[in-house]
Amino acid sequence: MEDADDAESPSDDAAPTTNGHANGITKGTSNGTANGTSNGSVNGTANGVAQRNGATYSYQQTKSLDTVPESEIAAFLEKQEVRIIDPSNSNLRPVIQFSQLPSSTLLSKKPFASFTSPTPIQSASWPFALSGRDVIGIAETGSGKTLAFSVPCVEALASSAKPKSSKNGRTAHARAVIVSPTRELAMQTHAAISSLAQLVGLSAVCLYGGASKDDQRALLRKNSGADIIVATPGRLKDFLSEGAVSLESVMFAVLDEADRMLDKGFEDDIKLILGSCPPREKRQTLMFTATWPNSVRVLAESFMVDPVKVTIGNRTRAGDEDGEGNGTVELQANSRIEQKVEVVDPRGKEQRLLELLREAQKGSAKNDRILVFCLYKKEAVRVEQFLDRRGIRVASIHGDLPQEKRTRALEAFKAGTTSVLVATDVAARGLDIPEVKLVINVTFPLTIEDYVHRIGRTGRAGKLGKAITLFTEHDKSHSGSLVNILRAANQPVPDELLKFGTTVKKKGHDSYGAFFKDVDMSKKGTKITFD
Ligand SMILES: Nc1ncnc2c1ncn2[C@@H]1O[C@H](COP(=O)(O)OP(=O)(O)OP(=O)(O)O)[C@@H](O)[C@H]1O
Repeated sequence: MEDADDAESPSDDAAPTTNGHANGITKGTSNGTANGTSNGSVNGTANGVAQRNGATYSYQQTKSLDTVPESEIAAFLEKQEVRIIDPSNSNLRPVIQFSQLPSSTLLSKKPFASFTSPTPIQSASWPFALSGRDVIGIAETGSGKTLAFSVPCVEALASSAKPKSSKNGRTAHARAVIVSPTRELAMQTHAAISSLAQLVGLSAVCLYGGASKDDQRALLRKNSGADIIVATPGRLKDFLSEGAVSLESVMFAVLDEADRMLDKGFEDDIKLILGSCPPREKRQTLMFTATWPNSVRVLAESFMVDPVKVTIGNRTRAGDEDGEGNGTVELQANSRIEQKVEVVDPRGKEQRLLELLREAQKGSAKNDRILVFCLYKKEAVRVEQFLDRRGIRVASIHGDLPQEKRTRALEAFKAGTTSVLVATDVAARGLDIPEVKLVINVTFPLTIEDYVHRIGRTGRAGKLGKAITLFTEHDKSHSGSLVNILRAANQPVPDELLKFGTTVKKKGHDSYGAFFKDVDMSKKGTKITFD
């Protein structure tokens, strides 16, 4: 069996005990002080002023937010299905409108001019993150999580005194680090945070595998070094070990796609990277994702201090309705995506794919963007060639391609030069490609979480989307978890799928990341076997 292909190679490149809740805000039992301060070793005083690693956070809930009637806040939390578990009982209100944010150097530059209001994850997590609190943010794909962590990150750096030089000889001392599982996602996040950072005169550098180290080293040495580093773990580790980067001054650390970063494939890298930052009491740590399997919860919290958990969507497990449960977050697909599952003969998959593409790109829809997911690199090559020979304008992105080709394929897809992109799971998480109308799964991914992320490449930022999954007998071990996802999103469950069974296998930390695969061209992949 061939290797699956999902993220960058590492070498390449407690839930709080809750005691009740009001209006979606569940209070914890820890001894926190009011108004955005946390307990533990973070120095907190009233009104969201906290000190961590020399940074002063001074989030003040604005008068305009103070005066919003409680009923309006409650209605917002209920409608948007916001749940906040805060061990410090801070009672910070969600920021429903941009105008309710405090004025600051960054926010006065109106970085959100093109948006009408914050998304629910931004509304609910900003007050805590801007107060210096550690935050776990869980919200559906395409719901604006990048800005949810980028704004507090840039704000934290902008409001703290910049060291005279963030460069010390040949070492760039970053003050914020954002870790991403794939190169393309790191680049995308870098572009997003750079535009915010520039507004306040900060710099951001992207470090990822498969590209020239010399060029990246030069960027680190340019100007005053890098305030913010966005990186894939392998390349960041390389720069750390050669002394080109130091994370000793980091005050803000983010794990984007946090469950992926904490699974077996990346766990050691993350321990090393966060271990190179100041201790957790002295830095602020944020973790964001759309999927939060139980298997990573305890590990995540070992890197954080009293994290506030903000969850969007009705993800309460039966028996956990009162917030007294164990912090379980149910897996949920974006509800604006129409999901269709076709049970097919494995031998007929490619032909069916072709029919689906021709159907979807009929008439005025001929240039509609369609993302086709395969599991294996060789499968992606084969499917691309199959479609190309049949006259489909297609490109591909997978771990066997040199980075420039990956980048070019993605750019061509974004620009509309090619309307079909065949991808492995390197493109499953985080990528924000405008107007992807349809996602087709030719081979089911290794985990149900990956399914949620794959289909989440469509239906972003409030838009509708569609996903079609070709399901075969080889995928039957996923039938139970897929049935649950479909039912939770009110999607039809075909009888042929039900025939494969509805049992869901319990996932441990080991099995979640067990299929992590190396996509570094210079390294040999490890064989995996499936049942
Ligand atoms: N307040 C907002 N109003 C409207 N659109 C927004 C807002 N904030 C962000 N967006 C847009 O929503 C899109 C999706 O955002 P983003 O990529 O951050 O999603 P995400 O939640 O990180 O998704 P994923 O789970 O797939 O990584 C982006 O194009 C972004 O510009």
